[in-house]
Parts: sequence; structure tokens; C-alpha cells
Amino acid sequence: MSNIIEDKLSHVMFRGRGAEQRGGRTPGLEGKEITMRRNLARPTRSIYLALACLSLTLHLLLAFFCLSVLQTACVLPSSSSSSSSFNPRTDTRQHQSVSSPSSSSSSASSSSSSSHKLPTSSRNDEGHRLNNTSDQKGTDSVAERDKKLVGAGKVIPKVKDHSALEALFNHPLYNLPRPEPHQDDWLLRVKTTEDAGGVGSEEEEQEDEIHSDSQWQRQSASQEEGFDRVTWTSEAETHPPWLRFHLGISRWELYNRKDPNLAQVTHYLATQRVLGAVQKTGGTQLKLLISFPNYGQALLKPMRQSRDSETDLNLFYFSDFERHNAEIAAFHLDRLLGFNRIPPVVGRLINVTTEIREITTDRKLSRTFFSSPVGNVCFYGQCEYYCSTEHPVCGQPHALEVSLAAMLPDLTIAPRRSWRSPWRRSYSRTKLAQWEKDPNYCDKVKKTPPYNHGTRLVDVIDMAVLDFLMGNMDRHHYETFDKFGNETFVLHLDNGRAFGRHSRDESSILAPLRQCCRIRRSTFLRLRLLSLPAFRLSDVLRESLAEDPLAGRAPLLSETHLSALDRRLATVLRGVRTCQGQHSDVLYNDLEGNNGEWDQQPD
Ligand SMILES: Nc1ncnc2c1ncn2[C@@H]1O[C@H](COP(=O)(O)OP(=O)(O)OP(=O)(O)O)[C@@H](O)[C@H]1O
Ligand SMILES: [Mn+2]
Repeated sequence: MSNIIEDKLSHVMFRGRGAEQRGGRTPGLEGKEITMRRNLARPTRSIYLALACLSLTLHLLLAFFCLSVLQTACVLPSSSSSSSSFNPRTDTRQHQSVSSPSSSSSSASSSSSSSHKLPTSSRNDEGHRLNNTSDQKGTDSVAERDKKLVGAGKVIPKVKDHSALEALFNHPLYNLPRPEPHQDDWLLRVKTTEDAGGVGSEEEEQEDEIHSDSQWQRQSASQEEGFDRVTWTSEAETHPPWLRFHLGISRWELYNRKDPNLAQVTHYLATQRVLGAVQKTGGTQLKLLISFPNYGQALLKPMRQSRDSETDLNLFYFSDFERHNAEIAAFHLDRLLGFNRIPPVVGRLINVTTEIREITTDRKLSRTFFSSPVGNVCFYGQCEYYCSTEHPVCGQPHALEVSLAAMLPDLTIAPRRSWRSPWRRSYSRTKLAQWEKDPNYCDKVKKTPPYNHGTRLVDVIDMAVLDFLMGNMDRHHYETFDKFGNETFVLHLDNGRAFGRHSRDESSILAPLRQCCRIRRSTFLRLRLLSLPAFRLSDVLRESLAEDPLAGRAPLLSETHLSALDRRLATVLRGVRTCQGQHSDVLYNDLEGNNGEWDQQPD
């Protein structure tokens, strides 16, 4: 056997040498070689076969060795080890930027259900990019992240198959038939060219009418710097989402929950390029008016404190900081209660340097920018409360969480009326308001216009229920659209001071319900529905808030706030029952003539 192998090996060596010598060979030598090869063809094949077997055996041995002895050397590096090498947390400024890549990918999952299958390495790559760019003003990182946060108001990441939110919105109580709106029931309407009645009629046009196509075109001809060219016509499909939102405002609600434009508005607010940022006047705290290239605008409230920091118990409601997450959560809660009385609000991570400081034309605002000792970009603006170096709004180092609320139509085309709330607090450290001293206060309110007629009283009570649930004590005024007179809903604007405390329920907010013992039947039935396990308020709100782009960074409301909502809801329902035990006309029947499935619910 060994001889045979040796023999075959010598043939291989011979062939090898022959090949080496080929360079200077004579034709005679080549001829000899061919003859020899023919003679040796069969033994050579056997040698090849033997060598293949040998090689295979050696490979198998090597593999065994590798698996048993050097097992760790064959294992791929774990994700945690790779993540730590990609995400060095070297400095406090970077903390937020570091945590955001995973969050941006998880919030991207709201637009793509497959994204939570993203390989860890791709998330880490993002983290790496983000850290690099945050040192170069963080400009690209924030913009890139924003592109991925496009899930705004779109698809909810489905952790479970069953969606309580979907089930809630499919319930008949959330699909009550509405009368077909007449022309007068819309806040605005688009004037056609025929309506305009030719040249010279402009001064006679009513203020509540959106200008005709020809006027829009004229406006676009005198284009302002940076703004898009206006190509809208009277056709709804040509309108940007913010304009469709304005055109959808009716006598009864700000938006129709089922209108696909609602998701487009939040998406728009979350993703449009910021063209302008100036301070907005009115109110007491810092807020900015943001402009987008196609003439849309938003009201910005910055994050000033962490989501979970509870308001100091010794701070008066009028001294409390405004919270960006409260504005976002209030919009979702109001929608869940079936009110639709808060303009769409969405969270966004902005770059304070490129999206405020470098573009603002507001000198009063730009003068307040500074770099903090750890290198974060901060500003404080000019306003009544908390606009000083001691209360700066800071990026990390440039990235800042904000809430963006869709702006209502300008007051020049849709004037609003501001009403002092009958249950307004005294806004004094020493005095009590009338309603706090007089148990029969509501009797007087009920006799006073506009509360003596129509739905205004139950509207204010709806608002009190919303405010009690979210702990908002700061409802001194409310607004309505002038055009609709007293026959309209009330706007729930300014919710920045809600969700300040979860450990305390402020029962005085419920005074309108307790003192008047009246509530809309539809509101009561929805509240009862939200107390059932299948539609539990905390569950549906958690699910709804997951739609917001900022939810990927941290839940917009902590679990403590969510469970406080369930507790407070039970208090409201108990309050109604107590009233029902004392009075007969507690439920204001706004469902007359609608005998639907909701009636079958036990009382
Ligand atoms: N989405 C909106 N569109 C148009 N105007 C709005 C919008 N939200 C608020 N406003 C207007 O801006 C004013 C100031 O806003 P807001 O009440 O939120 O500020 P604030 O500083 O919280 O006020 P306050 O200190 O009185 O509580 C409101 O009274 C309202 O008229
Ligand atoms: Mn406020």
C-alpha cells in the first residue's frame, strides 16, 4: 500500500517538475512528456482521489478541533459587545443622541411592521453616525432621524394582534350618525372663480372665505423667499394637509376622526422642513410659531423637564411649567373621549441650531441663545414666566423634543371668541373664586347666557371631565369660532399644564359636574365604555400615544400617569352616579332619535 502511494507521489513530483521546466522546453521533450502522461493517466487519477480523501479527513478533524477546543473563537461577537464598541458614551451631552438611534428605529416601526427585525448592526451603525454628527452640530442626525420618525399618526406598531383602540373606534358610540353639514356648518369654504364675481369684488368678500384660485395664483406670483410655489386650485387633492384640516372644521368638531387627512396633518407637522421660527405672543410661557415652506404653521412648545418629573406640590397651577408631552397626550385623550376639539398635535425632535437659531428672524429670540457649560445649545426667549438664564430650554447638544400643534385658521379669516370660564380659578395666592365658596353656584350659571340654552353648559362639563382626567387646573378661558355663534363646540386649546401630577387627583376640577349634576349622555356612555376591561382608558391611550414619533424615545406618559387616568375615570363615573341618586335629569340626551347598540349597555 505504502509503495503504491510512494509510486503515485513520484509521478506527481515528476509532473510538477515537468511543468516547471516548460519555459525552456524543446518540441522533442514535450512529445515525450505527452506519451508519458498517457501511460500514467490511470495511476494519477487514483492519486487525486486519495489526496481528496486526505484533505477531507484533515478538514473534518480541524472542524472538530475548532468546535470542541476553541469554541469561543468560532462564535460571532455578541450584539451587546458590538453595540458598546459602536456607541461610546464618552460625554453627557451625547447621552440623548446615543439612546435615540434605537428609538428612531423602533419608532420607524410604526410605519413599517418589519422594522423591529432590523439587524442590531444596522441600528448600531446609526448610533455611530449619530455620535459623529452630533459633534458636527448634530444637523444631519436630527434630519435623518426625523425622516425615520415618519410614523406620525399612521400605523400603530402591533405588539399584539388585537387592537383595543381599533375596537373602540369601531364601537357604535364612536360612529354616531351626524346630520349632513350645510354650507353654514363649515367654518370655511373655497370660493370658486364664479363666486368671486370678477374683478373689483374683493372688498365685498366675506372674511370667512378662502380666496379663489385666481387669488391663490396671484399670491404665488409674489412668492416670498423660501416658500414653495403655490399650485393649489379649488380641487381638494391639490391642497396641502394643513389647508384640508382648516377646510374640514365644522360647527360640531375640529376634525372628523375618520378623515384620512388627520394622519396626513400629523405626518406633515412631524416631517416638513422648518422654514421659520419666531416667538408667539399671547399666553405667559415661551412658545414659537413655526412656518413650513407651503405656508403651513405650527405652535411649538419645548420640552423643559423630564416626562416623569412631578410638579412640586407647593407650586401654584399658574406657576407650573408647560409640558410638551402634555400637549401631545391631551390631543390623543380628547380624541379618545370622542370630542375632537383639540387641534392635531405631534411630537418632533428638532435641531435648535439649524431649525431655530440659524433661521429665526426674531432678534429678541436669537439674542437669548447661548452655549451651556457642557456645550449644549440653549435659549430662553422673552415671556412672562420662565424666560431667563435660570430656566433655559436646552438641546442635547442640539436635539430638542418639542410638541407641534397645527395652527387654527388665522383670526382674520376665522375670528374666535374667548370666554372666561365660569369655573375659572382666582389666580391669586390668597383669594378663593366664587364657585369655591358657593355650593349653589351652578344655579346661577344655568340662568346666565350662553349656559341657559343649547349645549354650552354640557360642553364646559365635557371640558371639566377632560381636565380632571389629565389634572389640568389651568383652564381660565376657552374659545369658540365666532361664525357659529353659541351653537357650536368649545375649543380645548392650551393643555401644557396637564399631566403634572399622577399621585394626586384634583377633585376641584370636577366642580362643574358635581355642582351642576349634568353630563352629555354620549360622553357618559363613552366614559363607561372606557372603564370596561376591553377598552380600558389607559390601554387605549397607551396604544394611541405609541403612534407619536417621540414615543420611540420614551413613552409619552409614564405608567403612573396612565393608571391615574383609570382611577380618575372611576371617580367621574362615581360622581355621575351620586348625581343620579339625587337628581332625575342628569343625562343631557344628545342621542335622541339614535337608538343604537349603545342603549343596550346596562346602566
Ligand atoms: N393651535 C393653535 N392655533 C392657533 N392659535 C392657538 C393655538 N393654540 C393656542 N393658540 C392661541 O395662542 C394663545 C396662547 O397659547 P397658549 O394658551 O397655549 O399659551 P400659554 O402660554 O400656555 O397661555 P397661558 O399662560 O395663558 O396658559 C391661546 O390663547 C390661543 O388663542
Ligand atoms: Mn398654558
